[in-house]
Amino acid sequence: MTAFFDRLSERIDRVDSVVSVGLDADPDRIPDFLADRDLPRWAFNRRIIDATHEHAACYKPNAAFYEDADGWRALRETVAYAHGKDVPVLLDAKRADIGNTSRRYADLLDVADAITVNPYMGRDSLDPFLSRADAGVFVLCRTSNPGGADLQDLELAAGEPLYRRVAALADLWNEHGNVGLVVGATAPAELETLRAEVPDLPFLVPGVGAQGGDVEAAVEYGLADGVGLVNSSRGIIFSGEDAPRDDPDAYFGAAGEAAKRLKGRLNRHR
Ligand SMILES: O=c1ccn([C@@H]2O[C@H](COP(=O)(O)O)[C@@H](O)[C@H]2O)c(=O)[nH]1
Repeated sequence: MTAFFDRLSERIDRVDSVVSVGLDADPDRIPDFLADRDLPRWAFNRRIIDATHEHAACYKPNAAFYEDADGWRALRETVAYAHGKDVPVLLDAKRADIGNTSRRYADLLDVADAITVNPYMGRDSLDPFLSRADAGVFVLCRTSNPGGADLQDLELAAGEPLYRRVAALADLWNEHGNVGLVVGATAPAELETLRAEVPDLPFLVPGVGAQGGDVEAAVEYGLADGVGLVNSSRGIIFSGEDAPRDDPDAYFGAAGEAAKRLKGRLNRHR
């Protein structure tokens, strides 16, 4: 099977886009006109995918919005539909545990093409993911949230911040060419440092849109040889909330426009 980053690279070229559309289908924000459907989150994602796939390099559902019985069904339908449109799916699950448990978590890669993982428990906790040579494994490195600095910026004895050590380790762990890093657009200086440190690792850069991150830095430093992803979730999928409540086409049309607009903004800096 073709390696994840080769598939992603082909997709980026085909749609001329590095946009990752975040499918954070928050049940509290699914519009009323879909509420009575079987699996409203799936009905919602299907319309979002219809509206955005021409601009999407990837879809990134966050597992937090699917961790219940109906949610997992909705997620599986969503992934199958995205694949039907030839768009890879990155599950933002931030997993890892002792090896025996991680082996089961890595089964998520039977569903999605790539996953985010938490490096805090070290190499053996990531092995079951890293050994899936066909799948993408994005290691949390310098996250976009305000508290990202609390631990990740801590300096080790040699004065090196922890996030840089994580990046160096992830580079070592990249034996199958399937590793990327998660680096937030809200940390542009760290993005620049990391790009110099690990020039070959593609980044998933969340935090543009609702979190107000730096779009230019996201593109300038997020891509390795043209490959990488810049994610927006709420800023795309809920952009139709100002549309008339009884007009589904306007609602989802707004999501399509938001994805297209982000693609245009990113492409100006590629
Ligand atoms: O550092 C990180 C890691 C993951 N995320 C996730 O990305 C999306 C961002 O959503 P927006 O609506 O575009 O803010 C969401 O799923 C986060 O959990 C992140 O933001 N930062």
